Amino acid sequence: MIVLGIAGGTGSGKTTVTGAILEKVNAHTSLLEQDAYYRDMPELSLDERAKVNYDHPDAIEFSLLIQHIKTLKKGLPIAQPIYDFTNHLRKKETTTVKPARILIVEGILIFAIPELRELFDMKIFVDTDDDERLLRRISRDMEERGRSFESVQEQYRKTVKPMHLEFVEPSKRYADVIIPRGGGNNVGIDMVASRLQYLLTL
Ligand SMILES: Nc1ncnc2c1ncn2[C@@H]1O[C@H](COP(=O)(O)OP(=O)(O)O)[C@@H](O)[C@H]1O
Ligand SMILES: Nc1ccn([C@@H]2O[C@H](COP(=O)(O)O)[C@@H](O)[C@H]2O)c(=O)n1
Repeated sequence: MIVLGIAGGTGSGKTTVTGAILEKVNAHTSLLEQDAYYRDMPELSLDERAKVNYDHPDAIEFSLLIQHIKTLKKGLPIAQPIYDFTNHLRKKETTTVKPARILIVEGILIFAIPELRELFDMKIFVDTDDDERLLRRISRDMEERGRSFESVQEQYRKTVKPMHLEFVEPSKRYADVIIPRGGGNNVGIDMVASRLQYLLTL
């Protein structure tokens, strides 16, 4: 199994790049999203959950993500959690992810965790300007994650930006390939897809 890590700041285009690679690679591929592994905090009220720092590594159950990658590498399926961003909670249901020739793992902090980092055969960092990422995030969070403009603004200032500078941006140094701009970068996406096709022939 080839394990590909795709990191980058929030709104950088990780999901879009992942989709573009999946379309180009002619092989069965599985996907694990770091976003699915946010810790469940049902003991907190909705207001308290809305104030949690979701951009610090402690907010994510990385031990479970690491365990799931290792299980898939052994050829066994895993039950990936499903996260509800509107209520900041895990759902009761899970998604079964089966092993495949290629495993893509996507998330803002996946290169910031040494034990996780060493599981990747190829590391891609999607590098998009901060202003563009913020504009995308405002639209995405208001349209898809049930957020108000004021809440996105406050969260960005209090936690998203400082954690990006402390954890996400420095993790770029561990990437093998940096894809500027994200989804629209067809040359970068083609190069990654070609490399994957080549690795599949070995
Ligand atoms: N190249 C692009 N141009 C315009 N909008 C984009 C582009 N890439 C992504 N988006 C939009 O920006 C938002 C965030 O993109 P996404 O791929 O989900 O980023 P990430 O997974 O890094 O948070 C989505 O609504 C997506 O449709
Ligand atoms: N309850 C939550 C959990 C996470 N977030 C934000 O999600 C961002 C990461 O997701 P991307 O798809 O943008 O990579 C991260 O920056 C968290 O702030 C949230 O808002 N609420």
